[in-house]
Amino acid sequence: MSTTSPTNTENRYDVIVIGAGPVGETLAEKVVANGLSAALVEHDLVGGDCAYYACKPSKALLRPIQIAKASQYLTGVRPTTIVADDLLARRNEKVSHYHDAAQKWTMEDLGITVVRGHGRLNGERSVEVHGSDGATHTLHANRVVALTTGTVANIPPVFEGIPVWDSKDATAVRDVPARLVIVGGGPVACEAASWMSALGSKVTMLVREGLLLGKFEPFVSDMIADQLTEAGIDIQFFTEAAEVCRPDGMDHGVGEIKGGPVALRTKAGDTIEADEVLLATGRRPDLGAVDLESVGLSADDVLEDNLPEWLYAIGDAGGKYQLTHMGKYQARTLAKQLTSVAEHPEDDVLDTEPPITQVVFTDPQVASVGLTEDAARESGYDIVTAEVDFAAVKGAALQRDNVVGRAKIVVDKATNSLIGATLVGPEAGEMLHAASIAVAAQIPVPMLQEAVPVFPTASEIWVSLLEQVGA
Ligand SMILES: Cc1cc2nc3c(=O)[nH]c(=O)nc-3n(C[C@H](O)[C@H](O)[C@H](O)COP(=O)(O)OP(=O)(O)OC[C@H]3O[C@@H](n4cnc5c(N)ncnc54)[C@H](O)[C@@H]3O)c2cc1C
Ligand SMILES: NC(=O)c1ccc[n+]([C@@H]2O[C@H](COP(=O)([O-])OP(=O)(O)OC[C@H]3O[C@@H](n4cnc5c(N)ncnc54)[C@H](O)[C@@H]3O)[C@@H](O)[C@H]2O)c1
Repeated sequence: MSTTSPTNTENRYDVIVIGAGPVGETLAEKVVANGLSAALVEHDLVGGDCAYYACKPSKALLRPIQIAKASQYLTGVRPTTIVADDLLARRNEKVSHYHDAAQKWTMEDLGITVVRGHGRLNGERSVEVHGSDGATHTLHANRVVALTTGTVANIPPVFEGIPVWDSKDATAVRDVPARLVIVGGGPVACEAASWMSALGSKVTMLVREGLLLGKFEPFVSDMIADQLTEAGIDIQFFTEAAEVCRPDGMDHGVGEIKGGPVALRTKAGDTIEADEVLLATGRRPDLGAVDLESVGLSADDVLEDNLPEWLYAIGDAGGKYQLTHMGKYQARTLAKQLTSVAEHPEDDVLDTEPPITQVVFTDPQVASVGLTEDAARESGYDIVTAEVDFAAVKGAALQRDNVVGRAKIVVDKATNSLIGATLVGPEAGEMLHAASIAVAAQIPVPMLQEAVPVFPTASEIWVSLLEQVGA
């Protein structure tokens, strides 16, 4: 265990970061690059959930599935199929077989001190680390302590104490259950339904509300539900588990089936039997084990942004976003504050609010930036919207035979600039950044019309969208 660097016998660092996910790593990297010292404390794998149990493995699984699906909708190509063992091998390779040595070296090469162990606060600017070897060390921060501890899964009360899967198991799947019930209809549920079905599970989704991906424009739900249904997934809306029984449940390890069959009785009184259940019911900041109470604080103080000047919580732990790129943005912003020329830059607040960008890697992909129509109206904007089907635009229609896609923009009448966009389509994630730039820079519609999309690309959707809202 590396608790001290050779030049730092007092365990004193300018910045102490608890949690070595992408957000903690980015913060440590940026402050060290600007001349401060940083310790990065991690009790599991350096790289965080994102690298081993969330973004990276899920996208490693989904990309070949997307290519296989494209091959089924392109005449001139023989449809290709998924080979489950090869797909799992690809996932294993992309997560470095769940070893983090290379990632730890990368951090150390940058000049960051990586400290293996569980970190908790034990006073102002003070962090106690319980190492896996049983030793305890105290680290002292000259400037700030940052909590970048990520999230834990929400467990609905009816599943308390019953061993079932959460998203970690689904991304690390080793045993493919023949019958899988997924509870939830958000990004985890929709993405995991796609890869588990492709791996051979017969998937049933229990969705409490009437929509999939309910945080996006309402048209998204129908498009994704149609595609998941076509893949053989049974989606049951307005349903949730009222009773769960798994007599021989046992935790055999991450990604392994956790015992014998599970019987679920729904609120409507139906009984469903499955070989595994995946809870995709949201996640909450992992703040329970950092001992905020030791410095007179609680998790509510984090969520209400009521922290002393020496303590920050960013990334998923901060409760504002649960997206890697948004957390990394916060880390870059905080690093800039900490390394600016101001005498006490930590007195500044993280007050910049970029538009939120997100891509859900279903097929078609769902990409969004900024506000939906409903959210814009609720925020008091006077808006105009435009929508277009990919099939109606020559460049986009060439993506696949019978292409499935739709785009929508939300324009603020006062500034005549975009405040939101949603793109659903085969490669929509790669198309999003044009919309993100338009929203972030508040580019007026007439100026956007001067950026001429190439024929025949899917970006030609912009011509139609902007004509609809143009003066
Ligand atoms: C299945 C799934 C797929 C996702 N896909 C995407 C995607 O495609 N794109 C996207 O933008 N977002 C995605 N997300 C969300 C994304 O994973 C998170 O937003 C991201 O991981 C947040 O990064 P973080 O650094 O804040 O936390 P994490 O990546 O969760 O890292 C936190 C780290 O802190 C460590 N830690 C916690 N407590 C302590 C402690 N007390 N002491 C020491 N170490 C500690 C943990 O072990 C962990 O390594 C996905 C989430 C899930 C569940
Ligand atoms: N590609 C991506 O960007 C990506 C992929 C996966 C996850 N994520 C992020 O990770 C986080 C977690 O994702 P998620 O899909 O688990 O969360 P979510 O909050 O987006 O969705 C949770 C779903 O579970 C349902 N639910 C909640 N409690 C329930 C209960 N007690 N019983 C039945 N249903 C219940 C909700 O109605 C919703 O459908 C999100 O913030 C998400 O944006 C992002």
